[in-house]
Amino acid sequence: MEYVVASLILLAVLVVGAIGLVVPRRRRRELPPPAGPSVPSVDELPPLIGEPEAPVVEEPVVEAPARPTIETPEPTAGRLVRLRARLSRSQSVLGRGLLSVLSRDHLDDDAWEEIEDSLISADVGVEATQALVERLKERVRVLGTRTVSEVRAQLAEELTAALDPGMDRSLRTTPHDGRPAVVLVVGVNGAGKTTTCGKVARVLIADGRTVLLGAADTFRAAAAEQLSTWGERVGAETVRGPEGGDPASVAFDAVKRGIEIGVDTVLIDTAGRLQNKVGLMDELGKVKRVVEKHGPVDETLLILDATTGQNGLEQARVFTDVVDVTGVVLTKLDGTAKGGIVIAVQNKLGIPVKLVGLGEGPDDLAPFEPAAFVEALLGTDA
Ligand SMILES: Nc1nc2c(ncn2[C@@H]2O[C@H](COP(=O)(O)OP(=O)(O)OP(=O)(O)O)[C@@H](O)[C@H]2O)c(=O)[nH]1
Repeated sequence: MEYVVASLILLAVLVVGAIGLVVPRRRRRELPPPAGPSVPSVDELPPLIGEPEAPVVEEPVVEAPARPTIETPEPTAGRLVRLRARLSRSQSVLGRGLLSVLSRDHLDDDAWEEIEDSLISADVGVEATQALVERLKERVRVLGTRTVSEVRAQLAEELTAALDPGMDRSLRTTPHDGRPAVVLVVGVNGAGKTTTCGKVARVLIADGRTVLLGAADTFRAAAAEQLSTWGERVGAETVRGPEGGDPASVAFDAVKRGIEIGVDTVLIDTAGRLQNKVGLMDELGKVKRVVEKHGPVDETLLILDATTGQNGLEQARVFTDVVDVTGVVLTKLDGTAKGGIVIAVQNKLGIPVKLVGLGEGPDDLAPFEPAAFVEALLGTDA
Protein backbone atom coordinates (compact mmCIF):
# COMPACT_ATOMS: atom_id res chain seq x y z
CA MET A 1 0.00 0.00 0.00
CA GLU A 2 2.75 2.43 0.92
CA TYR A 3 4.39 1.72 -2.44
CA VAL A 4 1.14 2.57 -4.22
CA VAL A 5 0.82 5.98 -2.40
CA ALA A 6 4.45 6.82 -3.06
CA SER A 7 4.07 5.93 -6.76
CA LEU A 8 0.96 8.11 -7.05
CA ILE A 9 2.78 11.12 -5.47
CA LEU A 10 5.71 10.59 -7.80
CA LEU A 11 3.36 10.38 -10.79
CA ALA A 12 1.61 13.65 -9.73
CA VAL A 13 4.97 15.45 -9.39
CA LEU A 14 6.01 14.25 -12.85
CA VAL A 15 2.72 15.37 -14.43
CA VAL A 16 2.92 18.88 -12.84
CA GLY A 17 6.56 19.16 -13.90
CA ALA A 18 5.72 18.17 -17.46
CA ILE A 19 2.89 20.73 -17.64
CA GLY A 20 5.25 23.41 -16.27
CA LEU A 21 7.70 22.72 -19.07
CA VAL A 22 5.19 22.53 -21.91
CA VAL A 23 2.93 25.57 -21.20
CA PRO A 24 5.57 28.34 -21.28
CA ARG A 25 6.88 26.91 -24.58
CA ARG A 26 3.41 27.02 -26.10
CA ARG A 27 2.98 30.62 -24.86
CA ARG A 28 6.28 31.57 -26.40
CA ARG A 29 5.17 30.07 -29.70
CA GLU A 30 2.01 32.19 -29.61
CA LEU A 31 4.02 35.47 -29.32
CA PRO A 32 4.68 37.24 -32.61
CA PRO A 33 8.22 36.78 -33.82
CA PRO A 34 10.44 39.74 -32.83
CA ALA A 35 10.99 42.18 -35.67
CA GLY A 36 14.63 41.89 -36.52
CA PRO A 37 17.26 41.90 -33.89
CA SER A 38 15.75 44.81 -31.89
CA VAL A 39 14.51 44.31 -28.34
CA PRO A 40 10.73 44.75 -28.01
CA SER A 41 9.73 48.00 -26.34
CA VAL A 42 8.29 48.00 -22.83
CA ASP A 43 4.83 48.68 -24.21
CA GLU A 44 4.94 45.54 -26.35
CA LEU A 45 5.72 43.18 -23.45
CA PRO A 46 2.85 41.44 -21.60
CA PRO A 47 2.22 42.96 -18.20
CA LEU A 48 4.27 41.45 -15.43
CA ILE A 49 2.11 39.88 -12.75
CA GLY A 50 3.00 40.97 -9.26
CA GLU A 51 4.94 44.02 -10.50
CA PRO A 52 5.43 46.27 -7.45
CA GLU A 53 4.60 49.54 -9.30
CA ALA A 54 1.04 50.81 -9.43
CA PRO A 55 -0.79 50.05 -12.67
CA VAL A 56 -0.76 52.88 -15.21
CA VAL A 57 -4.18 54.50 -15.31
CA GLU A 58 -4.85 56.22 -18.60
CA GLU A 59 -5.90 59.80 -17.79
CA PRO A 60 -8.12 61.59 -20.33
CA VAL A 61 -6.01 64.24 -22.14
CA VAL A 62 -7.40 67.68 -21.26
CA GLU A 63 -6.27 70.30 -23.75
CA ALA A 64 -5.43 73.49 -21.82
CA PRO A 65 -6.92 76.53 -23.58
CA ALA A 66 -4.19 78.32 -25.54
CA ARG A 67 -3.37 81.26 -23.33
CA PRO A 68 -1.35 84.10 -24.86
CA THR A 69 1.92 84.73 -23.13
CA ILE A 70 1.62 87.83 -21.00
CA GLU A 71 4.37 90.26 -21.87
CA THR A 72 6.21 92.47 -19.43
CA PRO A 73 6.54 95.89 -21.00
CA GLU A 74 9.81 97.75 -20.73
CA PRO A 75 10.08 100.19 -17.82
CA THR A 76 9.25 103.75 -18.84
CA ALA A 77 12.08 105.52 -17.04
CA GLY A 78 14.74 106.61 -19.50
CA ARG A 79 12.76 105.49 -22.57
CA LEU A 80 13.22 108.85 -24.29
CA VAL A 81 16.97 108.56 -23.93
CA ARG A 82 16.92 104.97 -25.20
CA LEU A 83 14.82 105.99 -28.20
CA ARG A 84 16.65 109.23 -28.99
CA ALA A 85 18.19 107.80 -32.20
CA ARG A 86 14.64 107.68 -33.60
CA LEU A 87 14.70 111.46 -33.80
CA SER A 88 17.48 111.35 -36.38
CA ARG A 89 15.46 113.10 -39.08
CA SER A 90 14.69 116.04 -36.84
CA GLN A 91 18.21 115.91 -35.55
CA SER A 92 19.66 116.46 -39.01
CA VAL A 93 17.62 119.65 -39.43
CA LEU A 94 17.74 121.05 -35.94
CA GLY A 95 20.91 119.53 -34.57
CA ARG A 96 23.44 119.28 -37.35
CA GLY A 97 21.92 122.18 -39.34
CA LEU A 98 21.89 124.64 -36.47
CA LEU A 99 25.23 123.63 -35.08
CA SER A 100 26.99 124.13 -38.38
CA VAL A 101 25.74 127.74 -38.40
CA LEU A 102 26.59 128.27 -34.76
CA SER A 103 30.12 127.08 -35.35
CA ARG A 104 30.90 130.04 -37.56
CA ASP A 105 33.40 132.54 -36.18
CA HIS A 106 30.97 135.39 -36.34
CA LEU A 107 27.21 135.18 -36.01
CA ASP A 108 26.05 137.91 -38.41
CA ASP A 109 22.49 138.69 -39.49
CA ASP A 110 22.60 136.06 -42.22
CA ALA A 111 23.62 133.43 -39.70
CA TRP A 112 20.76 134.38 -37.36
CA GLU A 113 18.37 134.25 -40.31
CA GLU A 114 19.57 130.75 -41.15
CA ILE A 115 19.00 129.72 -37.55
CA GLU A 116 15.45 131.09 -37.77
CA ASP A 117 14.83 129.22 -41.02
CA SER A 118 16.03 125.94 -39.52
CA LEU A 119 13.70 126.30 -36.56
CA ILE A 120 10.74 127.25 -38.76
CA SER A 121 11.32 124.36 -41.15
CA ALA A 122 11.41 122.03 -38.14
CA ASP A 123 7.86 123.23 -37.39
CA VAL A 124 8.70 125.16 -34.23
CA GLY A 125 6.30 127.85 -35.48
CA VAL A 126 7.06 131.41 -36.57
CA GLU A 127 6.17 133.22 -33.34
CA ALA A 128 7.97 130.78 -31.07
CA THR A 129 11.02 130.85 -33.35
CA GLN A 130 11.26 134.63 -33.40
CA ALA A 131 10.96 134.86 -29.64
CA LEU A 132 13.54 132.12 -29.14
CA VAL A 133 16.08 133.60 -31.56
CA GLU A 134 15.71 137.06 -30.02
CA ARG A 135 16.48 135.67 -26.57
CA LEU A 136 19.43 133.67 -27.84
CA LYS A 137 20.87 136.66 -29.72
CA GLU A 138 20.63 138.76 -26.60
CA ARG A 139 22.35 136.15 -24.45
CA VAL A 140 25.17 135.69 -26.93
CA ARG A 141 25.63 139.47 -27.07
CA VAL A 142 25.45 140.11 -23.33
CA LEU A 143 27.49 137.10 -22.28
CA GLY A 144 29.93 137.47 -25.16
CA THR A 145 29.55 133.77 -25.90
CA ARG A 146 32.30 132.52 -28.17
CA THR A 147 32.59 128.77 -28.43
CA VAL A 148 30.17 126.52 -30.29
CA SER A 149 29.57 124.40 -27.22
CA GLU A 150 28.58 127.49 -25.21
CA VAL A 151 26.12 128.66 -27.90
CA ARG A 152 24.81 125.12 -28.19
CA ALA A 153 24.24 124.97 -24.43
CA GLN A 154 22.39 128.31 -24.55
CA LEU A 155 20.31 127.17 -27.50
CA ALA A 156 19.43 123.98 -25.61
CA GLU A 157 18.37 126.05 -22.60
CA GLU A 158 16.18 128.30 -24.77
CA LEU A 159 14.54 125.34 -26.53
CA THR A 160 13.92 123.67 -23.18
CA ALA A 161 12.47 126.88 -21.76
CA ALA A 162 10.17 127.12 -24.81
CA LEU A 163 8.85 123.68 -23.82
CA ASP A 164 7.81 124.99 -20.42
CA PRO A 165 9.52 122.32 -18.29
CA GLY A 166 7.46 123.31 -15.23
CA MET A 167 4.24 121.92 -16.74
CA ASP A 168 2.70 118.91 -15.02
CA ARG A 169 3.17 115.98 -17.39
CA SER A 170 2.10 113.18 -15.09
CA LEU A 171 -0.81 111.04 -16.22
CA ARG A 172 -3.76 111.14 -13.83
CA THR A 173 -4.17 107.43 -13.54
CA THR A 174 -4.37 106.82 -9.80
CA PRO A 175 -7.66 105.33 -8.57
CA HIS A 176 -9.60 107.48 -6.14
CA ASP A 177 -12.89 107.50 -4.24
CA GLY A 178 -13.12 103.74 -4.60
CA ARG A 179 -13.12 103.77 -8.38
CA PRO A 180 -10.56 103.62 -11.16
CA ALA A 181 -9.11 106.71 -12.82
CA VAL A 182 -10.75 107.21 -16.21
CA VAL A 183 -8.70 108.23 -19.25
CA LEU A 184 -10.39 109.22 -22.52
CA VAL A 185 -8.23 108.87 -25.63
CA VAL A 186 -9.32 111.13 -28.50
CA GLY A 187 -7.95 112.02 -31.90
CA VAL A 188 -8.56 111.64 -35.61
CA ASN A 189 -8.41 108.21 -37.23
CA GLY A 190 -4.98 107.48 -38.55
CA ALA A 191 -3.23 109.59 -35.91
CA GLY A 192 -2.26 106.33 -34.24
CA LYS A 193 -5.03 106.50 -31.67
CA THR A 194 -5.77 102.82 -31.11
CA THR A 195 -2.09 101.93 -31.26
CA THR A 196 -1.29 104.65 -28.75
CA CYS A 197 -4.13 103.50 -26.51
CA GLY A 198 -2.49 100.06 -26.42
CA LYS A 199 0.93 101.57 -25.83
CA VAL A 200 -0.39 103.78 -23.01
CA ALA A 201 -1.86 100.65 -21.39
CA ARG A 202 1.62 99.13 -21.55
CA VAL A 203 3.18 102.29 -20.08
CA LEU A 204 0.76 102.08 -17.15
CA ILE A 205 1.29 98.35 -16.68
CA ALA A 206 5.07 98.84 -16.85
CA ASP A 207 4.65 101.34 -14.03
CA GLY A 208 2.75 98.81 -11.93
CA ARG A 209 -0.87 99.78 -12.61
CA THR A 210 -3.77 97.52 -13.54
CA VAL A 211 -5.71 98.56 -16.63
CA LEU A 212 -9.00 97.87 -18.39
CA LEU A 213 -9.57 98.96 -21.98
CA GLY A 214 -12.85 100.26 -23.39
CA ALA A 215 -13.26 99.95 -27.17
CA ALA A 216 -15.66 102.84 -27.71
CA ASP A 217 -14.56 103.23 -31.34
CA THR A 218 -17.50 101.18 -32.56
CA PHE A 219 -17.29 102.92 -35.93
CA ARG A 220 -14.45 100.70 -37.14
CA ALA A 221 -14.81 97.01 -36.20
CA ALA A 222 -11.09 96.37 -36.63
CA ALA A 223 -10.33 99.03 -34.01
CA ALA A 224 -11.98 96.96 -31.24
CA GLU A 225 -10.19 93.84 -32.43
CA GLN A 226 -6.88 95.72 -32.53
CA LEU A 227 -7.42 97.09 -29.01
CA SER A 228 -8.32 93.64 -27.59
CA THR A 229 -5.10 92.25 -29.03
CA TRP A 230 -3.08 94.98 -27.32
CA GLY A 231 -4.91 94.18 -24.08
CA GLU A 232 -4.39 90.41 -24.31
CA ARG A 233 -0.66 90.87 -24.73
CA VAL A 234 -0.38 92.48 -21.31
CA GLY A 235 -3.26 90.68 -19.61
CA ALA A 236 -5.68 93.63 -19.67
CA GLU A 237 -9.39 92.99 -20.23
CA THR A 238 -11.15 94.85 -23.05
CA VAL A 239 -14.83 95.79 -22.95
CA ARG A 240 -16.32 95.87 -26.44
CA GLY A 241 -19.72 96.58 -27.91
CA PRO A 242 -21.44 95.57 -31.12
CA GLU A 243 -20.09 97.08 -34.33
CA GLY A 244 -21.88 100.35 -34.99
CA GLY A 245 -23.25 100.29 -31.42
CA ASP A 246 -23.47 103.26 -29.10
CA PRO A 247 -19.93 104.34 -28.13
CA ALA A 248 -21.20 106.04 -24.96
CA SER A 249 -22.76 102.81 -23.75
CA VAL A 250 -19.50 100.88 -24.33
CA ALA A 251 -17.60 103.57 -22.44
CA PHE A 252 -20.13 103.41 -19.59
CA ASP A 253 -19.90 99.61 -19.43
CA ALA A 254 -16.11 99.75 -19.47
CA VAL A 255 -16.00 102.02 -16.41
CA LYS A 256 -18.66 99.88 -14.69
CA ARG A 257 -16.60 96.74 -15.29
CA GLY A 258 -13.44 98.56 -14.17
CA ILE A 259 -15.15 99.40 -10.87
CA GLU A 260 -16.38 95.79 -10.48
CA ILE A 261 -12.98 94.18 -10.98
CA GLY A 262 -11.13 96.97 -9.17
CA VAL A 263 -8.56 98.07 -11.77
CA ASP A 264 -6.50 101.23 -11.27
CA THR A 265 -7.23 102.79 -14.65
CA VAL A 266 -9.84 102.51 -17.39
CA LEU A 267 -8.58 103.64 -20.80
CA ILE A 268 -11.27 104.45 -23.34
CA ASP A 269 -10.49 104.56 -27.08
CA THR A 270 -12.97 106.74 -28.97
CA ALA A 271 -13.73 107.25 -32.65
CA GLY A 272 -12.55 110.42 -34.33
CA ARG A 273 -14.37 111.17 -37.53
CA LEU A 274 -13.61 114.73 -38.50
CA GLN A 275 -15.70 114.87 -41.66
CA ASN A 276 -18.61 115.94 -39.58
CA LYS A 277 -17.61 118.18 -36.73
CA VAL A 278 -21.10 118.45 -35.30
CA GLY A 279 -21.46 114.65 -35.21
CA LEU A 280 -18.08 114.32 -33.56
CA MET A 281 -18.90 116.95 -30.95
CA ASP A 282 -22.18 115.23 -30.18
CA GLU A 283 -20.60 111.82 -29.90
CA LEU A 284 -17.60 112.81 -27.80
CA GLY A 285 -19.73 115.04 -25.61
CA LYS A 286 -22.14 112.17 -25.03
CA VAL A 287 -19.35 109.68 -24.25
CA LYS A 288 -17.98 112.09 -21.66
CA ARG A 289 -21.39 112.83 -20.11
CA VAL A 290 -22.35 109.18 -19.87
CA VAL A 291 -18.98 108.13 -18.44
CA GLU A 292 -19.27 110.91 -15.86
CA LYS A 293 -22.34 109.23 -14.41
CA HIS A 294 -19.70 107.12 -12.62
CA GLY A 295 -17.59 110.18 -11.72
CA PRO A 296 -15.44 112.76 -13.53
CA VAL A 297 -13.03 111.85 -16.33
CA ASP A 298 -9.51 112.20 -14.91
CA GLU A 299 -7.49 112.61 -18.08
CA THR A 300 -8.31 113.32 -21.71
CA LEU A 301 -5.40 112.56 -24.00
CA LEU A 302 -5.37 114.02 -27.50
CA ILE A 303 -3.41 111.94 -30.00
CA LEU A 304 -1.72 114.07 -32.68
CA ASP A 305 0.28 112.81 -35.66
CA ALA A 306 3.53 114.81 -35.74
CA THR A 307 3.92 114.27 -39.48
CA THR A 308 0.79 116.32 -40.19
CA GLY A 309 2.57 119.42 -38.89
CA GLN A 310 0.50 122.58 -38.69
CA ASN A 311 -2.62 120.70 -39.93
CA GLY A 312 -2.44 118.70 -36.75
CA LEU A 313 -2.80 121.91 -34.80
CA GLU A 314 -6.01 122.74 -36.65
CA GLN A 315 -7.37 119.25 -35.86
CA ALA A 316 -6.38 119.70 -32.26
CA ARG A 317 -8.51 122.80 -31.96
CA VAL A 318 -11.61 120.87 -32.98
CA PHE A 319 -11.04 118.46 -30.12
CA THR A 320 -10.15 121.09 -27.55
CA ASP A 321 -13.43 122.82 -28.41
CA VAL A 322 -15.35 119.64 -27.57
CA VAL A 323 -13.57 118.09 -24.62
CA ASP A 324 -11.26 119.41 -21.96
CA VAL A 325 -7.96 118.00 -23.25
CA THR A 326 -5.50 117.58 -20.38
CA GLY A 327 -2.53 116.15 -22.28
CA VAL A 328 -1.19 115.63 -25.80
CA VAL A 329 0.46 112.48 -27.14
CA LEU A 330 2.50 113.33 -30.22
CA THR A 331 2.92 110.22 -32.39
CA LYS A 332 5.21 109.35 -35.31
CA LEU A 333 8.01 111.72 -34.27
CA ASP A 334 10.33 109.07 -35.70
CA GLY A 335 8.92 109.69 -39.17
CA THR A 336 9.47 113.42 -39.46
CA ALA A 337 12.19 116.03 -39.65
CA LYS A 338 9.80 118.37 -37.87
CA GLY A 339 10.37 117.50 -34.24
CA GLY A 340 9.95 121.19 -33.43
CA ILE A 341 6.18 120.61 -33.65
CA VAL A 342 6.32 119.73 -29.95
CA ILE A 343 7.10 123.36 -29.17
CA ALA A 344 4.38 124.64 -31.53
CA VAL A 345 1.76 122.30 -30.04
CA GLN A 346 2.45 123.44 -26.51
CA ASN A 347 2.69 127.08 -27.47
CA LYS A 348 -0.51 127.13 -29.48
CA LEU A 349 -2.62 124.85 -27.34
CA GLY A 350 -1.18 125.59 -23.90
CA ILE A 351 -1.57 121.87 -23.15
CA PRO A 352 1.42 119.78 -22.03
CA VAL A 353 2.82 117.12 -24.35
CA LYS A 354 2.85 114.15 -21.97
CA LEU A 355 4.02 111.30 -24.18
CA VAL A 356 5.74 110.96 -27.55
CA GLY A 357 5.48 108.11 -30.06
CA LEU A 358 8.81 107.14 -31.58
CA GLY A 359 8.05 104.01 -33.60
CA GLU A 360 5.69 101.16 -34.31
CA GLY A 361 7.05 98.84 -31.64
CA PRO A 362 4.82 98.20 -28.61
CA ASP A 363 7.11 100.08 -26.24
CA ASP A 364 8.06 102.91 -28.60
CA LEU A 365 6.14 105.47 -26.55
CA ALA A 366 8.06 107.59 -24.07
CA PRO A 367 7.10 109.96 -21.28
CA PHE A 368 8.02 113.41 -22.55
CA GLU A 369 10.91 115.13 -20.79
CA PRO A 370 11.77 118.57 -22.28
CA ALA A 371 15.51 118.65 -21.49
CA ALA A 372 16.15 115.06 -22.65
CA PHE A 373 14.11 115.72 -25.80
CA VAL A 374 16.10 118.85 -26.67
CA GLU A 375 19.37 116.99 -26.07
CA ALA A 376 18.17 114.26 -28.42
CA LEU A 377 17.19 116.83 -31.06
CA LEU A 378 20.49 118.62 -30.96
CA GLY A 379 22.54 115.44 -30.86
CA THR A 380 26.08 115.30 -29.59
CA ASP A 381 27.91 116.68 -32.60
CA ALA A 382 28.92 119.96 -30.97
N1 LIG B 1 6.29 105.18 -37.08
C1 LIG B 1 5.29 105.27 -36.21
N2 LIG B 1 4.09 104.75 -36.50
C2 LIG B 1 3.12 104.86 -35.59
C3 LIG B 1 3.29 105.50 -34.35
N3 LIG B 1 2.11 105.45 -33.68
C4 LIG B 1 1.23 104.79 -34.48
N4 LIG B 1 1.83 104.43 -35.63
C5 LIG B 1 1.24 103.72 -36.77
O1 LIG B 1 0.18 104.47 -37.32
C6 LIG B 1 -0.75 103.60 -37.94
C7 LIG B 1 -2.18 103.98 -37.55
O2 LIG B 1 -2.37 103.59 -36.21
P1 LIG B 1 -3.81 103.31 -35.59
O3 LIG B 1 -3.64 103.15 -34.13
O4 LIG B 1 -4.53 102.27 -36.34
O5 LIG B 1 -4.48 104.70 -35.84
P2 LIG B 1 -5.94 105.20 -35.79
O6 LIG B 1 -6.45 105.09 -37.17
O7 LIG B 1 -5.88 106.55 -35.18
O8 LIG B 1 -6.79 104.28 -34.95
P3 LIG B 1 -8.39 104.19 -35.16
O9 LIG B 1 -8.97 105.38 -34.52
O10 LIG B 1 -8.72 102.94 -34.51
O11 LIG B 1 -8.69 104.16 -36.62
C8 LIG B 1 -0.35 102.19 -37.54
O12 LIG B 1 0.31 101.59 -38.61
C9 LIG B 1 0.61 102.42 -36.39
O13 LIG B 1 1.56 101.40 -36.26
C10 LIG B 1 4.59 106.06 -34.06
O14 LIG B 1 4.85 106.66 -33.02
N5 LIG B 1 5.54 105.92 -35.03
